[in-house]
Amino acid sequence: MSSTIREAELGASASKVTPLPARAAANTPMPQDHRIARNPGMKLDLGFMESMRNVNRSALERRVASLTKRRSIKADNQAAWLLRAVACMDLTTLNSNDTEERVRRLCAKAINPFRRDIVEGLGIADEKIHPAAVCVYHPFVATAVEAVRGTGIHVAAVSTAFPHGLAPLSTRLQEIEASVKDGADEIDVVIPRGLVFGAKWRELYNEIVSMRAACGDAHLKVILGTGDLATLRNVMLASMVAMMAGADFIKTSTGKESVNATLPVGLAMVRAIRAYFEETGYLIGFKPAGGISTAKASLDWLVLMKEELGRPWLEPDLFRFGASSLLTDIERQLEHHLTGHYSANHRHAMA
Ligand SMILES: O=C[C@H](O)COP(=O)(O)O
Repeated sequence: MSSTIREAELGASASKVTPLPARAAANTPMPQDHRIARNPGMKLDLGFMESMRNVNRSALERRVASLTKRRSIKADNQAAWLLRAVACMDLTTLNSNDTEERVRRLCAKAINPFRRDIVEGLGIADEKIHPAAVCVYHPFVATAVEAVRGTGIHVAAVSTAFPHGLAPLSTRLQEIEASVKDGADEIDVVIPRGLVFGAKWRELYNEIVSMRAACGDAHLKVILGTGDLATLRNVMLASMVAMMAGADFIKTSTGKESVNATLPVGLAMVRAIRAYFEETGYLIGFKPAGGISTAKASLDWLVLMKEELGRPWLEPDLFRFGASSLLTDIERQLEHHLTGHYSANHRHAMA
């Protein structure tokens, strides 16, 4: 399988650039060809947020059901989409028993994600397909940076008292600065969910603005902890505050809530991304994370992104999976693809 086949299947190329409009008109089509200008954020606009308050859960659920039912990935193209899922992955270890050795093994897996026979069978030896980043706790940043040096793989750190964000702001900012100093070029921060419950939007906005400043050149992913937020309205409003405060990505979950990434909640967030683009002209990335562990689930998410936001959101600068075990299932399915032994379920799911 060649890159050409992959690109043809995924849709028009997103790699070449045209400048974004300074400010897009409402209902502007999402760009299909773009340069990622970093989101500078904007003033907290409570009036604009007010317009986002009405979220229709059943409409979102219907849309998700129709997208996943009528998915049009043909069997021959399954491998291409699965490789795209790998390229858009933050390969993660966030466990209480993480060690430097475990992080080195994770990095080795990121550098060589597939067994040699799979690489040769798919004809991708020259393509250097690997996860976009590894994602670790702060104490392991330096180890990960050393392990992936020269590979193009980013190092993301979950800083700010992950997973709950319940430490003084000064402590959380120091953790970001320490992660950046150790070489992390992506920082995944969590919001204190209580600020959402109390509708303390200004305080949440100010906190994220300080986090963005502490990141410097490192990209900022803001984790909302959507499973904790109780309503889709809260999810929409928190998404909007994070983007207004300068988030490069908004991310669903820590993987530690009782409910993690779900498609209807993800759809609400991508609609918020669309609304922010229409208001500002800036493109924000999206990272569903937590509980995404099957190849089939990864395809559902990719289809959602392509249908709702378009081709640029199949690129790692605008889309990531946060996942600890997804790569294992994708590898298994690619192996089955080569041997022609897809499980009946999987074949059905991908038909
Ligand atoms: O941010 C990433 C998540 O913590 C990963 O969650 P997972 O272990 O359920 O894949």
